[in-house]
Parts: sequence; structure tokens; C-alpha cells
Amino acid sequence: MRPLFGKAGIFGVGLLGGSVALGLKERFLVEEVHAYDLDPKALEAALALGVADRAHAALGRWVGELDLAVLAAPVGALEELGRKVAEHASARTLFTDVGSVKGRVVQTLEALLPRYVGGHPMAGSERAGVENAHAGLLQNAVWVLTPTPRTDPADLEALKRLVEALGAYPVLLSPALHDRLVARVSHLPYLLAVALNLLVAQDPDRELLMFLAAGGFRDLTRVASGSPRMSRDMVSANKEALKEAIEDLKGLLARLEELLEEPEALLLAAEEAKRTRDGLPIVRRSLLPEMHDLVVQVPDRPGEIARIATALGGAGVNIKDIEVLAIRDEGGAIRLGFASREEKEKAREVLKEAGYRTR
Ligand SMILES: NC(=O)c1ccc[n+]([C@@H]2O[C@H](COP(=O)([O-])OP(=O)(O)OC[C@H]3O[C@@H](n4cnc5c(N)ncnc54)[C@H](O)[C@@H]3O)[C@@H](O)[C@H]2O)c1
Ligand SMILES: O=C(O)C(=O)C[C@]1(C(=O)O)C=C[C@@H](O)C=C1
Repeated sequence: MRPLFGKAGIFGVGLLGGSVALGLKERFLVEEVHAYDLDPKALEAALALGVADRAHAALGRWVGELDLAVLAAPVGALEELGRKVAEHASARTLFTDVGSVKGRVVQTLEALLPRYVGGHPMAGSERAGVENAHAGLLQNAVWVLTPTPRTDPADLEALKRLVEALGAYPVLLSPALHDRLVARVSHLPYLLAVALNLLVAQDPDRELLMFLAAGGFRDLTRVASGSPRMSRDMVSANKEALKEAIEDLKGLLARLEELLEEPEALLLAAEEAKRTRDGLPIVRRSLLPEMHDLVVQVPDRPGEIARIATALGGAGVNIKDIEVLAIRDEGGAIRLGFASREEKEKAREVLKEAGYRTR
């Protein structure tokens, strides 16, 4: 199979740039990955982790020799980066970016670069940096592409194919609609996570509140653990759409406050919210195909995982995936994934003979 592109360049080799690079390499979609970053440590790590084949601390002629270029610097840096990259760009290169806000970024980059289509994978993590990059991050993600009347349909087609080849779903939106929508499902949730944490931080009982915070608070506020500067850049760049979303939210909160006096109406609102939340599509993010799982009860003592792995290895059974589910004082469980039902059944027999309980 021929790769989709020859040389690819990643500009900003952090969490997103690194994950795209790994996807390109692991799926043999390009021949060579070049990385550019302002941070020499990120470049060093990208080489050491096999994320990139070549690292560049400076822009130069090599940029014009790329077939694909992905700008993956923070939103606040994308336009300036585009300006610098454009000095070396040629019409050979198809450019895209992964920035979380599109409007102005698309306008600027489209005017600067000979071939460019904006993009935004709707997947990520609060953990920044190339060390946290993995190709599975983009698997099954919705990946917005934002063509404009200036976009060459052939370039859009090529990027759609690339997104699909990375295991994601391309969705086409105008830059303005993209910004309006992500203000509501990504940027406002981030600001809310900030607000909820400030509510705790500024309370006289701060320590107690932090001690009591259980799953609900943690689930709702995870994204506040991301890089404050990056996230600040992201929400500021989308402030018009975000302000509209905030107004709507204020209205809803005021209404919900009133509904505290009207339990029946509050129940209806809660039911509508539940239907919406339960209707969100389930996204499985993993590079691994569907697994045939076996859960093994494991005593809590040294050498148990090695014993299990040795027994299976000795019988020629390959463990494709492994996860520690729970370990308590008296023992715990691990989940083993196998490629086929037959292998799973063989593993069950082998482990039974070795004295393990499985389900
Ligand atoms: N983190 C997420 O969840 C997420 C999800 C989707 C899209 N994005 C977008 O992806 C982009 C990158 O985010 P990330 O989470 O990978 O951040 P990151 O901090 O992990 O990586 C950013 C990288 O860009 C480098 N960089 C900064 N300024 C640069 C410049 N001017 N030129 C070249 N390199 C530069 C940094 O050194 C770093 O290595 C952002 O535009 C963000 O909006 C992030
Ligand atoms: O942290 C995650 O799980 C994310 O998906 C990050 C997230 C989001 O929550 O909306 C944050 C910013 C992006 O541009 C896209 C995705």
C-alpha cells in the first residue's frame, strides 16, 4: 500500500501534534515525519519517542519540500507561526491545523499559505506535551474540517481521506459555525470547570470542600487541570461565540434556580438533561480492535502477573491487552484481552489448570 503523503511536517510537537505524528507513522500514512518546535526539549522527546524522524529547531528550505504540514501550536501562536512558515512554503504542501478555534485563524492562514484547510480534532486531554501523545487519542474522534469558498475541493478530499485513515470521522463545518458550536460543547464547559474550582478556592471551608469532592465534582472539572495558558488562549480567541453561550447559560441557571420552587417542572428539566446526556454517542478510544476479554482473580502477592503471563506464554497464548482492574488487601483482578474467542478459551483453560479463577 502506498502512503497517502511523502514527507509530513508537524509544527508544534506537543500532545496533539505528537498524536497526529504517531498516527501517521503507526498507520504508514506518510514516508517521513519532520517536527518543528520552539522548545528543544519537545524536539528531543519527539525523536526519542519515535514520534518524528527528523527534528528542526529552525524553519528553512525543508518546509517547502513537505507534502503535508500540520500546525499544532497553541491557538494564540498559530497565526504568527503561519506567517513564519509561509516564508518557506511552496504549493507542493497541503497545510492544515488542529487549533481549537477557527474563525480568525482560518482567515489568516488561508491568506498566507498556498494550500490550506482548517481542522480541529474533537479529542484531547488535560495532559499536555509530546510525552502524553498517542495515536489512539484521535481514534473514533470527530474531526472538524472547515473549508471556505477558497478551498480547493481536491485538497479537502485529500484531508478527509487522511482523517479517515487516522481512524477519525471528518465533519465539514464553516469556521463560524464551528466556533459557535465548540463554544458550547468545549469552551463553556472549560470555563464552568474554572468557575466551579474558583467557587471552592474562594470558600472559607476550602480544605473541607476539597476533601469532600467526589466523582461528580471531579468528572465535571477535569479539564481545569489542563494548561491554563493554552486554555486561556483558546477561550479568548473564541470570546464572541463564548459570550453568547454564557448569556444562554446564565438564563438557564436563573430558570433552574426558580424551578427549585417547582419540583415537577424541575423534574422535567432534569429528565430532558438525562435524555440528552444518555444520548451522547459512545466513543471507544483505542488503537486495539475489539478484544475478547477474560477477567482473572489475582492474589495480592509478588510474582502473580509474571506467573499468569508465563503460563499463557508457555501455552502459546498471546496477551493483546492487559489492565489492572482493582487491587484490595486480599487480592484483585486483571483484565486480559485476546485477539480471538479461541485464544480466550485456551487462556481460560490454561489459567484454570494453573489454579486461577476467571470470568
Ligand atoms: N489539548 C487538547 O485537548 C486539544 C484538543 C484539540 C485541539 N487542540 C489544539 O491543539 C493545539 C496544540 O495543543 P496541545 O494540547 O497539543 O498543546 P501542547 O502544549 O501539548 O503542545 C504545543 C506544542 O507547541 C509548541 N509551540 C508553542 N508555540 C510554538 C510556536 N510558535 N512554534 C512552534 N511550536 C510552538 C510547544 O512547545 C508544544 O510542544 C492547540 O492549538 C489546541 O487548541 C488541543
Ligand atoms: O480533554 C478532553 O477529553 C478533550 O476532549 C479536550 C477538548 C474538550 O474537552 O472539548 C478540549 C479542547 C479541544 O479543542 C478539544 C477537546
